[in-house]
Amino acid sequence: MAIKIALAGNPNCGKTTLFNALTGSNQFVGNWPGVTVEKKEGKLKKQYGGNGDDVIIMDLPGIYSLSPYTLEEVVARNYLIGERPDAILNLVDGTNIERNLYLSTQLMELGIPVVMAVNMIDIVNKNGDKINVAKLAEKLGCPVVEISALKLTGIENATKKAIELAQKKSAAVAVHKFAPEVESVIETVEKKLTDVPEEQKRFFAIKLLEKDDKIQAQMKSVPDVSAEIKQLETAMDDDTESIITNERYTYISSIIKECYTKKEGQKLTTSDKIDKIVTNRWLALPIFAVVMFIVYYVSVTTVGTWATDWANDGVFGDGWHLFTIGTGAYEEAAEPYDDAMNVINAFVEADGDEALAAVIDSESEDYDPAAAVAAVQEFAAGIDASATADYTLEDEETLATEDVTYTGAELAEAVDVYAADGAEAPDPADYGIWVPGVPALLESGLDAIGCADWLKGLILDGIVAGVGAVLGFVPQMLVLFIFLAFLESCGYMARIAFIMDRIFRKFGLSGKSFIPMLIGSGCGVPGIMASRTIENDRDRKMTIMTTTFIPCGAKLPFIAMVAGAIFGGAAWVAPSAYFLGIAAIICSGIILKKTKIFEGDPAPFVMELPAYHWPTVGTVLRSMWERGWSFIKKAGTIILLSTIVVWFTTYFGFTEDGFRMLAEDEIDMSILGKIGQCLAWIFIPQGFGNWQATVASITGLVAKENIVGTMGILYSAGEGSVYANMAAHFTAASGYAFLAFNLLCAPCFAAMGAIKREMNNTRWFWIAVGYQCGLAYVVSLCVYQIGTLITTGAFGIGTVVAFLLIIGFIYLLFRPYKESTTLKVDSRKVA
Ligand SMILES: Nc1nc2c(ncn2[C@@H]2O[C@H](COP(=O)(O)OP(=O)(O)OP(=O)(O)O)[C@@H](O)[C@H]2O)c(=O)[nH]1
Ligand SMILES: [Mg+2]
Repeated sequence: MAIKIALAGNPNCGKTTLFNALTGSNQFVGNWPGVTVEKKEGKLKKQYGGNGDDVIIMDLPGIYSLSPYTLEEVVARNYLIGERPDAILNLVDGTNIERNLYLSTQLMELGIPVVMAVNMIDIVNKNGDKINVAKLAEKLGCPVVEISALKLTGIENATKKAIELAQKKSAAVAVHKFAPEVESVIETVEKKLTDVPEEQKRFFAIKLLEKDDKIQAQMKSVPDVSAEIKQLETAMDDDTESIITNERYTYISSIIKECYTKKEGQKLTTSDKIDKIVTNRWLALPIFAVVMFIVYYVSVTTVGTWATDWANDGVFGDGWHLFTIGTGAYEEAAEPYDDAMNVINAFVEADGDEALAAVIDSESEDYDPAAAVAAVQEFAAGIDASATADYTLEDEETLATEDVTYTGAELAEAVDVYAADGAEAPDPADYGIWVPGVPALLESGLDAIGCADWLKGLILDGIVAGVGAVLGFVPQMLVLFIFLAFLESCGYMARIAFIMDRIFRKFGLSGKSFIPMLIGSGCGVPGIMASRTIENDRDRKMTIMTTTFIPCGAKLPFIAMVAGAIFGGAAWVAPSAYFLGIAAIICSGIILKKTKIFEGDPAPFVMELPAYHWPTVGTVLRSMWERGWSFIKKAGTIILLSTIVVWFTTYFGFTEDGFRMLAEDEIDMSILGKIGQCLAWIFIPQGFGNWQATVASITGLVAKENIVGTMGILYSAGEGSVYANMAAHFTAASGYAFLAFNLLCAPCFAAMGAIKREMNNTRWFWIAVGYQCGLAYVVSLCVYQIGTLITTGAFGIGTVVAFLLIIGFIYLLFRPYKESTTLKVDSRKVA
């Protein structure tokens, strides 16, 4: 049978880092306590002593002690007690050894072989502190090794020892002894434990004395130990739990003096200095706002746009110049030609000569450039230099129009340019190495093999337009993920939770609620799972309900799309979505906390702030890639499937002559169009009561990336680009209302599944989803109505409703809150 080795230790001591190294997995690592909330299993790599399937490593959530308070601590303890691994590799944070040993003294009592690995030895050495491992091993009665999980030093030694002990099955025997009167009571209780194996007796005896009811529930028979508890409590004038906690600390301080020497005369560490500024009462929030603004600004507006433009217009558009060599020269040549064409078209249109128009139509099948030049020269010769022609210019991207008047003199110049270019638009391939875009390549390929029209439509208008629109945002997303990975692994995220605690506390939420939200800015599913670290059940439920308000990575493409298409790429849109999410969370916190179901004090916030450290490039890139890859995988599966369904239901429908494929200008008769039209009235108060936006919101429930894919298909029909068509369908107010609705409404199916799992209750699941959709509906209604009032001055019933809703909202926010006068603090947790 395979040997099971569990990694146990305090939160943030590096268990997952070690787990990844030992098994080659890619589990998420972050620099704050409570990253791992579920146990994970992996096979030990050969180089560390594994051999195929014979050694299994378990990564567990971090725990401070074997008395669990939160869900993820229960996971770890149940595994250790219930499933009993063959050995425990107890990871200890070398920079915080005294506190970490508290758990170690308990692990030693479980009767399972224990090897202690003092981790972060690289930092200990850098700080100049000294740990005497030999002495520590002797005092604790178990092998102790020094390792650095990050730098990969000493880890094969640790696994070798653990495997050895597991094979020998030599259980750790706690060598530490408490005060004699405590020991004698423990001994009496041990004698009463008849059906417990010898090596586990001490653990169960102590747990019984500590009145741990969860353990009692797991025992076959529970002896009555109230007399012993009473005896100990009277003798030492304290409750048994505190007595035992004290005994452990007394023991730890007795050994720590001999085993650990801190370097003399240490002043403030760099971390402390940074924290003085970053967590400063006045500076903390502005700094946080600036950091988040930069993150979103860079990922969506600057680097991100550049990369996304390349992906959208190049890879999934016409094509691009390799290394952009030649782009400048091409544009210089293309621009005068386009201008010349505009002038010539203006005069030809004004003249109304259809035969001439046909001759210069470069798209026609029998186009002859030489004939076109001759015809245009002849035409221009008959036009006076002072003649004028009116023309309407249309911007290809935005469809914005501009009226201009050209003169005959300009026409003469234009004809020269036209003749010089040989009546043909400059070919980008002449200016550099031109790489055609995917649609262009596919189109010529499909034409060559004589592909059926409907299949060509499916591939080009369905799959490439939909999946391509989504994949086009991958570069942008990777930039965002690099930033998040960096902030997470350097330690700043932990500070944010600390900063936000000061604010959240005022609204009855704990700062711990903020961690799920930060994780949620990558993906909502782990964000919702991270709520397990919140011990108070009401706070946990409330956090689950509100976490997905934060824009996750999948909502980013859609935010960028709205910003680009409707707001001309304005820089404020993306950060504003982030702050809208936070505002929704805070307001929900305040409002819900004042309702009967959620009232009560927030749980005290205890979280240590880990020291800052530079993350390795590998960690950041790995984390970026993990998240990015899951996005790409989704594009290849769920989104691919959805785009096919959306394409089919868009281009097929029932017409007067039965069910058939539709032309581009008929898609309002499509199946999807009909469904959208049936439901679109719902969003009339929000200003986007058109079927396209309605359908996009619905497909967004499958996966938020779908919104972009669906818009890509629905708005690519007809003239102009997708962005241009969107711009024509939305005003600023309705565009932002659309953004707000899809940002706040129920998340994707995967996240709804996570809500269902974590709530573990159908009624609560519906409360959560209902609340999210309701809030989204109200907020987007107010955005549209008030936005329209401001931009156009239009006032109607909708505006009145919006004002009433806002008044109601303000009332809910500010109605008095019965603050309880007693603060229930669990002293064990704070200690
Ligand atoms: N310098 C240094 N940093 C380390 C070492 N081991 C882990 N870290 C860092 O410590 C932080 C926490 O690592 P994790 O592996 O997530 O810790 P964990 O024990 O799994 O934490 P929880 O899942 O919250 O219990 C990360 O930022 C790691 O990069 C080490 O040996 N040296
Ligand atoms: Mg972990």
